[in-house]
Amino acid sequence: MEGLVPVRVVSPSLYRCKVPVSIKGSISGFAMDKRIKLFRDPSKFSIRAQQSDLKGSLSVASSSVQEKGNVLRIKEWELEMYQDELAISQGIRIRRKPPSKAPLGYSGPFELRLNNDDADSPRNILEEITWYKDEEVSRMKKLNPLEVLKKAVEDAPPTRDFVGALRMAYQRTGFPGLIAEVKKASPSRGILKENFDPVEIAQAYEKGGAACLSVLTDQKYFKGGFENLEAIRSAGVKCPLLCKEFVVDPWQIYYARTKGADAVLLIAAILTDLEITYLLGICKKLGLATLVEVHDEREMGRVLGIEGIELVGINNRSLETFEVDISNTKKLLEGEHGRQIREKNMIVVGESGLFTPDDIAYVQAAGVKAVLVGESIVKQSDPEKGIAGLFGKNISHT
Ligand SMILES: O=C(O)c1ccccc1NCC(=O)[C@H](O)[C@H](O)COP(=O)(O)O
Repeated sequence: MEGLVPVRVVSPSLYRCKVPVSIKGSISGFAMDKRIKLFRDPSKFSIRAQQSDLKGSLSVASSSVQEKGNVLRIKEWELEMYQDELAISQGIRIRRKPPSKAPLGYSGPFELRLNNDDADSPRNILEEITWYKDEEVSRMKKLNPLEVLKKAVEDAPPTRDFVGALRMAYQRTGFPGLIAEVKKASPSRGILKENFDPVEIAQAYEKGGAACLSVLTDQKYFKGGFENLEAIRSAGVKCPLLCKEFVVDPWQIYYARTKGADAVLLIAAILTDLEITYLLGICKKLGLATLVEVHDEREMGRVLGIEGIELVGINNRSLETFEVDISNTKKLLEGEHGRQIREKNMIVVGESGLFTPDDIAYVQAAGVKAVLVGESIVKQSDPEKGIAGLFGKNISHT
């Protein structure tokens, strides 16, 4: 095996990086400690690998070198090895896979080894959800291949203007635009509503003056589903819809688009800057808005360094400890970060733990132009009235 070898890249997001490589097919062994350069080609991604890069523990079955499958293949799990290092350098504490599922022969950077205690248990709920998503997406991809989704997206109706709806609501009411959350349950609060009818709730929110809706699509932890998103859209609800998911793979964005989403959530605590940039590009291509969520100063700093973000959410809930503190919104909007947000004319969404008109006034004074609210309104027997109670005023169109 010599010279240039064509490669199909499964995750092209890291095309500019040096990536580890392993060889599949009839070639055995791993080049775990080898790094080879990945170059971008206008039509496809290819890899330039020299024989010298591939020596060491590798043995090559020469008879099968020409076989179709006998090319260098970069698989996602191999890229993740590099991704872990990137994540740690950006202060990301959430590991994307259990340590035992890390690439063979790879024990990870020092910080990762230091903390994993050799145990395959997630350190917190966000990590647990993230690991679960990884498996769930692999399963769902088999049932709905990306190529099929891409075709479906071509025929999908146009998306609605999520950001525009929030700006208009702010102008119309003088209050932060409301993203009302259709959520049956959550890991921190358990079941919020027993007789949960997503379409009925969505319609009530719309009547109550919500600018946009957030629909939980995670089944396991929130008792939501993509079928809820689809049903709300098909029922004729006009509010733009946010797909509230834990996105770890571009496939999820295509899937959300085919199910009627107008916007998707990206969580900075689980995604590197490069991934956010890459996923933002896909959203843009598909006409989707993106709500990029942060919880601390470091994540806010990272997100402000990424071009093209219009909507940034400040979650008052720590997704690691469940602690909720609405002063987090104020804290993150003070000083240099607040100045940059105003300069860039970004919309900040205050998320979680908002229950009263005083809470709304507090985050509005801190600088938010939108709020994302679930528990306090979904729990009401009449969610439409719940919205008026939350704002201390009827904000419906009538
Ligand atoms: O709500 C949880 O328990 C939770 C746990 C782990 C990850 C995410 C979680 N919630 C997502 C949210 O942040 C909220 O659904 C959203 O901001 C609305 O919050 P609230 O108004 O407090 O229901």
